[in-house]
Amino acid sequence: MTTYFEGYQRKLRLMMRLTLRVLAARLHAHSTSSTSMAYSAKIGPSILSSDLSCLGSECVRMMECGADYLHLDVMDGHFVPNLTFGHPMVECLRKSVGQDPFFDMHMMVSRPEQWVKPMAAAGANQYTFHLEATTNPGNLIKEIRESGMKVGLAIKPGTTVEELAPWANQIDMALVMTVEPGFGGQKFMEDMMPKVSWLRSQFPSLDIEVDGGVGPDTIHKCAEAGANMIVSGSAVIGSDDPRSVIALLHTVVAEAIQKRSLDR
Ligand SMILES: O=C(CO)[C@H](O)[C@H](O)COP(=O)(O)O
Ligand SMILES: [Fe+2]
Repeated sequence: MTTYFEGYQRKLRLMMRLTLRVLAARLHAHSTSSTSMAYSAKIGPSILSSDLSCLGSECVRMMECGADYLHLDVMDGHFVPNLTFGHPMVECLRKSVGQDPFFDMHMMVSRPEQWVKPMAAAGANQYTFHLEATTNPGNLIKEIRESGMKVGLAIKPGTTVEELAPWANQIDMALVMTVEPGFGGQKFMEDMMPKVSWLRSQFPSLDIEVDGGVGPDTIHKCAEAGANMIVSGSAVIGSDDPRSVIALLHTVVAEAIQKRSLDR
């Protein structure tokens, strides 16, 4: 016959086992969710705003000032109404700055398929094409990967984030443009931030980049929304103290990432 005391002990043991199980499940969920939040703050100056006659030394200067990567804007005068440079310049730049700096190619071109192999051969690390510029994003993603580069997918302000979503699990980085592509020094479009927030909520470990009008005055909005890769052209290059600007952008984004991980 079970005494009242034995019954009480059994119930207590059962409750303790249940509590331990719940705690273990929570710990597991926390550890897996922390690892899925693997992205970090990275600042990539856009060298479009620099003195293009000294591109090599400008790139070296940016890396010495704390840049995490370099954002190189390729424009073909067709997809956007401006013209910059192509793979021959990237090849020279790679020779000049060495293997270390990560080249994020922002391909504002009408036929992104055409430049995948030449850019890979020139030393590009990431190939970011515009969703609006291709009819077959899946094939292009495959070609970029086969060429040994990381894949970035960009959307112009008029393109919805739902159009990008089907590809998000196949890419390394999503670029939400915060100006109409084509020119540096334009005004930041704050109304693009819901796109960033939505992407962050749906794809917690994806690298999300913002590009256009980002600097000390606008970085808080980008960081709060969930962007972690920050392109900044005129605000960094045009500053007397680019090191401090890069450090500030980095700190704001890193703090937002940390806050988000604690809130989860
Ligand atoms: O892609 C771009 C323009 O199409 C540039 O990367 C961008 O404009 C950066 O310059 P800024 O920070 O001065 O706006
Ligand atoms: Fe860009």
